[in-house]
Amino acid sequence: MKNQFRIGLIREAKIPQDNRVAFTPLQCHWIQHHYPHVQMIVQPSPHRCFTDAEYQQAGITVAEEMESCDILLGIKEVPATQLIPGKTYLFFSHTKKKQPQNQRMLQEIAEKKITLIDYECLTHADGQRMLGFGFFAGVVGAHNGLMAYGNRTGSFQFKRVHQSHDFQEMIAHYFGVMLPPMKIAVTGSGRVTAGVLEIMGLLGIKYVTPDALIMQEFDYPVYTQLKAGELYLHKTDKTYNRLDFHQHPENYDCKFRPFVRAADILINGIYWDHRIEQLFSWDDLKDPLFRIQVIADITDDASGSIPCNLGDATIEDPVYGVDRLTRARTAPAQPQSVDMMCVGNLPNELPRDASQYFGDQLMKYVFTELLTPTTDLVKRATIMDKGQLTAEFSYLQDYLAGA
Ligand SMILES: NC(=O)c1ccc[n+]([C@@H]2O[C@H](COP(=O)([O-])OP(=O)(O)OC[C@H]3O[C@@H](n4cnc5c(N)ncnc54)[C@H](O)[C@@H]3O)[C@@H](O)[C@H]2O)c1
Repeated sequence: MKNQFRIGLIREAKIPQDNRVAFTPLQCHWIQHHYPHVQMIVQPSPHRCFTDAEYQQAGITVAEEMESCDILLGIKEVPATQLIPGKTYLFFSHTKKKQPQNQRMLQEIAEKKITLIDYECLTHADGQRMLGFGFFAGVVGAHNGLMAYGNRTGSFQFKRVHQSHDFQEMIAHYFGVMLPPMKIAVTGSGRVTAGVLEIMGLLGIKYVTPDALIMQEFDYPVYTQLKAGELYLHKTDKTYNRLDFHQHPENYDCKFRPFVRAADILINGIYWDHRIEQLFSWDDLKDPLFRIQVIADITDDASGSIPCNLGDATIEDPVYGVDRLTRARTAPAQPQSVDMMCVGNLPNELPRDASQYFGDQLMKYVFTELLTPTTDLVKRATIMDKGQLTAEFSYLQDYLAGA
């Protein structure tokens, strides 16, 4: 280990500018205190959810110059022109699936002999991702889904999340809210769903089994959780095997259909890819007994697990309607429509907490590995090493070459 190790928190420059950051002022302070040979340097930003002054008050250097840093931490892709030659960067590069919009950036990374470590590729031994913003996507998505239901039915009102300073302030507004009887189906089992369940708990919404949600009515609000094991069944042997499902989801049928006639709200947090059967079909939406009035599609793939996801709404205006018969986009709260809450950057509504959560995970699983000469964990997540694709990512060669 060298004497002074400098970590730079770069300004988010991709437009629109992201307001999240890898470490909060308090976390930076903690790092400098516990690792005296580490210095944190923060590039000034008018968009970050923590102000430059907050970092300065925590004793952290705020400086434009990032050249002296050993590693640079961002969140979103770095515009090609702003990449500093020879540096080591960590951010979500969105290049591992050969995303066309980031091809030029990867070429610039190669030309500038940069080392790129992608947060998304930092995984535990079983392949589970170490880092993500899913928890607060779940928190915000569940809140917004319930808010849409309250607005639609006129039965209760929620404040917008981004009007609160942080999570603590947001949940303070739950005090005194009287929720009507309603049945909520929550799907998934990862970070997003953990965030959704946090909101269910904070609002005192009671858990019931999947069967009870289908078979019974309640005079208080209830939810059930449908993990992949409750949602999918092998087409032939009618069982669920997690590993086999992950490898061959096309061999599984989806069992969600009874819930379209039972639930008032669907909060969707599953992992999905195009081989996995949709939760229901457009034909189900035409069913006169289709009961779901609001879908908070946190998974959020256009025409993905939810057929009537017609694309992203925005944080400013997060809900639109979809006519169940004509499939047309409508204003929210129309009798013939289902209301859709589909927003792709939900954690940005609660950026201070989302950043702290991210920094906690980064600290817990990755930080010390970044200070030592390359470890296996970091190697596996390194897409480019001093401008050369690593063996693990050599399949990106044609993409890098411009194909
Ligand atoms: N709308 C938003 O702002 C937002 C923000 C974050 C995440 N998301 C999306 O929400 C979804 C869930 O995210 P998460 O953070 O909960 O993910 P996660 O990685 O925490 O959990 C994913 C879950 O899916 C399972 N899984 C993993 N690989 C799988 C495979 N190949 N096939 C089937 N299941 C698999 C895992 O066992 C895990 O339980 C993702 O599609 C993600 O892109 C949306």
